[in-house]
Amino acid sequence: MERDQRVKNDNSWCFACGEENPIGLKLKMSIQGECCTAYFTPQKEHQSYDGNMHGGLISTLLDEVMGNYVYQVEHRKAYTAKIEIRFRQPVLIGETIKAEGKAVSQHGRLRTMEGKIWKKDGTIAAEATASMMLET
Ligand SMILES: CCCCCCCC(=O)SCCNC(=O)CCNC(=O)[C@H](O)C(C)(C)COP(=O)(O)OP(=O)(O)OC[C@H]1O[C@@H](n2cnc3c(N)ncnc32)[C@H](O)[C@@H]1OP(=O)(O)O
Repeated sequence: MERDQRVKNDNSWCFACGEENPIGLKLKMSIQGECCTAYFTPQKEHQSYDGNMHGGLISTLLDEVMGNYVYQVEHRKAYTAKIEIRFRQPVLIGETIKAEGKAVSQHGRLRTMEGKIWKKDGTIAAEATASMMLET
């Protein structure tokens, strides 16, 4: 697939992890064991219903740690082709959560990934599976 060359290397404006995006989440990623990990503490501007983090942003965190795993480990861009998320518990505004993404299997250019959002007490707030396609 042809990608627009003008934006090809502009990851610093990624909404989730870009350092230069003024309205981005500025997630800091690290590879810990077999996972890509990021911590996030939602603020009031990240809420849905009063006091709860927005589910779309929880999805963004999960998408990012899964995609970033491929980027950091394989040094290649992977595009989310499909993602399924189960929201198990609300994430509260002000509560620090841990997001983890890892690879489960691969078939050609397609990677099957798993993501989890952990609360401090060790319970899972949300989990995801995704199919991610490596760029040609
Ligand atoms: C460091 C920063 C990390 C950032 C992480 C964030 C990740 C993101 O959010 S990416 C943004 C959101 N995603 C996108 O914009 C992707 C939009 N979609 C696309 O670009 C394309 O559809 C794309 C790349 C997924 C696949 O296109 P393309 O590379 O042309 O592959 P395509 O020819 O459609 O399919 C190739 C094969 O894979 C299969 N395939 C495609 N999608 C799927 C899927 N979801 N599940 C199973 N198989 C699939 C096809 O059936 C095909 O198989 P076959 O060759 O046997 O017919």
